[in-house]
Amino acid sequence: MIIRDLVITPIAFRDPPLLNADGVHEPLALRTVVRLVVDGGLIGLGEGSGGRRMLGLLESVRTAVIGRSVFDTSAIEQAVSEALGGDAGPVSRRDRRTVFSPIEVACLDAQGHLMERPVVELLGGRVRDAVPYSAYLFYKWAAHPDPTTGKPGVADEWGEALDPDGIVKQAHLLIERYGFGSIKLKAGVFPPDQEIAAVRALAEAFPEHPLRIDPNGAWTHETAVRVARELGPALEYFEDPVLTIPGMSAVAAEIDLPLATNMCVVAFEHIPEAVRTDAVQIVLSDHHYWGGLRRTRELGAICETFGIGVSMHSNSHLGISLAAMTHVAAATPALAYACDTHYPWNRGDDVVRPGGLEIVDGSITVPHAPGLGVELDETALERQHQVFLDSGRAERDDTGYMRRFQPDYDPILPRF
Ligand SMILES: O=C([O-])[C@@H](O)[C@@H](O)[C@H](O)[C@@H](O)C(=O)[O-]
Ligand SMILES: [Mg+2]
Repeated sequence: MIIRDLVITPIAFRDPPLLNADGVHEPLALRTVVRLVVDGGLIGLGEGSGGRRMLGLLESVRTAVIGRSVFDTSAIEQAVSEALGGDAGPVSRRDRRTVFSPIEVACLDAQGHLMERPVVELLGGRVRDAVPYSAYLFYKWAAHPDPTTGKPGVADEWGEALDPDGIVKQAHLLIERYGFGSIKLKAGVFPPDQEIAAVRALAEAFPEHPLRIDPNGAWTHETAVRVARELGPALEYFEDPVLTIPGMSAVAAEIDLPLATNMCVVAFEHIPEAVRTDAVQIVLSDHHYWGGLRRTRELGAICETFGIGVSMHSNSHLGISLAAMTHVAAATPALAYACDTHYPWNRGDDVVRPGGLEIVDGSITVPHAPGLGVELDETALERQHQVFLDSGRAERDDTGYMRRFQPDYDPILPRF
C-alpha cells in the first residue's frame, strides 16, 4: 500500500470577528487540507495549520513521503523531520511535528479505509463512545466592519458580545444548538473585572456547567492571583492566566485552582521543567502541533504518569480536524475533560459532506465507519481553495486586522 501522491491544498473560510488578546479574527481563517493517494486511488484525508509558510514546508516534504508504505508512519515522521533539516536545521521541532500531523492523520484515514476499521481502533480502540466538547465563547463584534469605511457591517447570526449579557446570550445560543455541557470563555480582551463579571453571569445562568476562562497570558501575576481568588470556586480550571512556565509555576504556588495551558507546554521538551516546577496541572493536547494522533496518545500517557490532567486545545478548523480530534480523544484515557472546538464558528464553509459528525447533547458519537468517518466534498474544497487564492492572504494576523480599526492597538502582554 504505497503512497503515490500527496496533494496539498491551502484553503480559506469565513470566520466571525472573534476577539482575543492578540486582536480580532480576520474575515477569513486559513487551513491546509492534504490528500494522500495510495495504490488503487484510495485517498486519506488530513487537515492542518494554514498559511503560506506551512504550505511551503508541506510541499518541501512531499517527495520524502511519496513511495513509502501508508502503514510506515514512524518512518514517515522521521523522513519528514529529516527533509526539514532535523535538529540541525532551521525548522523547530514543534514546526516539524506540525508539518507531520496532517500527513499522519491522512495515513491513518487511509489505513482505516484499507482495513475497514475506524481510526479510533488503529489507536487502540475507544475508551469512550462519545467525546464531549465545550461551548467556546468569545467576545465579538456584531459583524466584520466594512473594509473601506470601517463602519459596522450587517450583524451575523451570533450578534455582538461585548459585555456579560452578550456573553450569556451567546452561551444560550451555542447550548441551545449543540447541548454543550461545559463552557470556556476566551478572555484577555477587557479589563479583568469585566471578565470576572461575565464569568459570574455565566455561573448564575448555567449553574450546572463547569466553567473555564482563558486570557492567553494577558494578565500579570498579581491579576492572575486575584482573579483566581475571586472566581476560584466557579471555575473548573484556569487556562494560561500568565505567560511562561516560571510564570505559571509562581501563580500555581499561590492558588488552589488547577492551571491549564496550551501556551507554555506545547512540546515534549517542555514537560520536564513543567513537572519539576509544578507549573501546570492540566495540559491541553492538540494533535496539530504535538505531532499527530499517536503522539497525542503518548502525551496522555506521560501526563498520566505525572498526575497531570489532559484537555484539548482548538483553533479555527473544519470537519476533517474535528473528526481527527474525536478519534484521538476517544482513544486517550487521560483526556477526561470536554475538548475545545471552534467548529460552530467555522462550519458554514466545511469541506466535508454534511451528515458526517455532529455535536449532539454536547458530544460527538465516535464513528464506527472506516477511517475518520468523514467524506470530502470536492466541490467545496475547490471553492474554499479559490477563496484562499482570491484573498491573497499569507498568514493569520489578528493584530494587523485590529489595527485597521484601532491603529494604536498594542498587543504586548501582559496587558492587565
Ligand atoms: O481563536 C482564538 O482566538 C484563540 O485565542 C486561539 O488562537 C487560541 O490558540 C486558543 O483557542 C487557546 O485556547 O488559547
Ligand atoms: Mg488556551
